[in-house]
Amino acid sequence: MSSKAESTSELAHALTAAPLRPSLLPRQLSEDEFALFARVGVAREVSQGEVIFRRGELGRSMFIVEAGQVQLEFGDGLPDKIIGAREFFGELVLFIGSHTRVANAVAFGAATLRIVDQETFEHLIATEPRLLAQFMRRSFSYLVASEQQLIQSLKRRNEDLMVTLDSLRQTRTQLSTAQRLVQTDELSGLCNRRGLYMFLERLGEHRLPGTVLALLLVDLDRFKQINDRCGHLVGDQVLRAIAEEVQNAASSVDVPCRLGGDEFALLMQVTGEEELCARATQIIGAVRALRFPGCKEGLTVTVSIGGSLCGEHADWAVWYSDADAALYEAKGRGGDGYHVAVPGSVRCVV
Ligand SMILES: Nc1nc2c(ncn2[C@@H]2O[C@H](COP(=O)(O)OP(=O)(O)OP(=O)(O)O)[C@@H](O)[C@H]2O)c(=O)[nH]1
Repeated sequence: MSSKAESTSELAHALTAAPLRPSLLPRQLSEDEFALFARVGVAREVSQGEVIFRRGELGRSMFIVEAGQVQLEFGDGLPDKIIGAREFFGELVLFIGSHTRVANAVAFGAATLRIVDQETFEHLIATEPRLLAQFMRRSFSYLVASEQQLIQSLKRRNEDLMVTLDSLRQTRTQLSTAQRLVQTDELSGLCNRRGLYMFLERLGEHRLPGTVLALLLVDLDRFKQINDRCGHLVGDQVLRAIAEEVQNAASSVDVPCRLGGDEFALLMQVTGEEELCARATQIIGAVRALRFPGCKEGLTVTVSIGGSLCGEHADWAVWYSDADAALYEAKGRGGDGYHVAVPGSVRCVV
């Protein structure tokens, strides 16, 4: 057997031999190993903050810390490591040849290093196989342990991220629930005044081509009497039933809302005055047909409706004022009917 082959088989044997003495720190060299590397390694003095190598650089040598400390900075949120006296770093390059550094190595105070390059290391394998095997086993155990630690810490980070993501999702759901609640009338489930105003702010996004905006204001007739005669609970039922009929008259792009008390509004996109009147007629007919068994004396309800076609260049205040004026007309005629205002004038349609 050649001397190289002998040393290789000796190395292989030593690699499978008895475990390392547990008293040594994972990266700490035994006295024999340290003496060996100190003898063959090239000395280098570094001062505080001096960069020994950078992440991404191609590595060529392993380093042994003779005195002082070196900080390894892995970045990406991974914890830094401090390498102290009689410990080593940058060894992977000697085991796998061409290897890019995965950390920055920076002197943590003044330090003395010994540098062992590939050629020297191969020479040591041939001449000191037993010590080298011991060193390599130490390194491999350390690398495997680090790898497992890294996997654990990534798992933990992943779990933390999932928890954070979950709570963000929950917050988003809570926020949208809260937002929906603030915009919704509790009694009727329709949009409230705030919801309508928020819709008006984004009106442009919802406009259908070939339509005009129109507004119906729907107001219960003599609602105070209904409350007085049948009680507030029946009064609430009446409000819910009216809300349902206003909702039924709305298309998917329209906004039915309860503005407050017994006043409802339906902001619509219609083809013109004819459709506006048809919707008003639908609500009036449906409300007339409502029955409320909760009121023993029997109860029929009616509504008055004021409608307006909304001028594109006017705003909510003008649209509302036109529809309100029409509603006033409808009430003045005794209720249970509707009037429509076209921009600039109010006229009776029924
Ligand atoms: N049951 C019930 N009553 C309400 C609610 N909000 C407001 N009201 C009552 O609605 C009534 C509205 O009275 P008015 O504004 O005088 O209107 P009206 O009696 O319908 O008179 P006209 O509109 O002129 O026909 C008041 O008596 C309020 O107390 C509610 O949420 N539930």
